[in-house]
Amino acid sequence: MLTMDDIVRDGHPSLRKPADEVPLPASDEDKAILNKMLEFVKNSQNPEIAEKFGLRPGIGLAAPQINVSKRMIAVHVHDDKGKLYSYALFNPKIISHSIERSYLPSGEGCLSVDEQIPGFVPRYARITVKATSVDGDEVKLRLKGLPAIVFQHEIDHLNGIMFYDHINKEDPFAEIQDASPIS
Ligand SMILES: O=CN(O)C[C@@H](CC1CCCC1)C(=O)N1NCCC[C@H]1C(=O)Nc1ccccn1
Ligand code: NI
Repeated sequence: MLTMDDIVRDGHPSLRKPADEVPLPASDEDKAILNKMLEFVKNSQNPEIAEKFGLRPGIGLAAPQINVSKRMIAVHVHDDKGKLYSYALFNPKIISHSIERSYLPSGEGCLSVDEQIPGFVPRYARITVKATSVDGDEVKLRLKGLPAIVFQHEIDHLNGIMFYDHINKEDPFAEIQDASPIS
């Protein structure tokens, strides 16, 4: 199973390298890695397992964070209505997005960043994502709220972008145009 020892930290080159498309159909190795990533995110949300293995809770993970420069992400998160979004995806792509933006009022963190970096991270309020599931199915997801935020954070990782790159350097908590906070 993946643990925090497998997660590279800020400064590691793989976090700033654009990740490579995964050739489809995916190899057994790539499928195994992606399944391990989803397992990690689920484990990190299980108090007993997280405690036992010292896992920092996460709601998403991108392959560059485990030093695999491939376009693979895992997400396991509930929206504000309690709907579960649990996905292990190859080559996710944002194919459209709202003009309206949103952000987490508490800011964002990252399992690859050990210190807190305060500030609002502007995201699109709604996105449409196309990807291929770990089982090889084409998926098209229309996302809003926290799931939309998580997917944007993870897809940023595939492009070598860190959450704090989006924070206003002059005023980290400056009002964001056309934005609403996610409850
Ligand atoms: O690339 C992937 N990562 O770096 C794991 C990150 C991904 C999230 C950060 C903001 C959006 C996606 C992660 O899950 N965290 N970051 C470190 C702190 C803990 C945790 C977190 O934000 N948890 C959370 C947030 C809102 C509601 C419930 N839980
Ligand atoms: Ni992250």
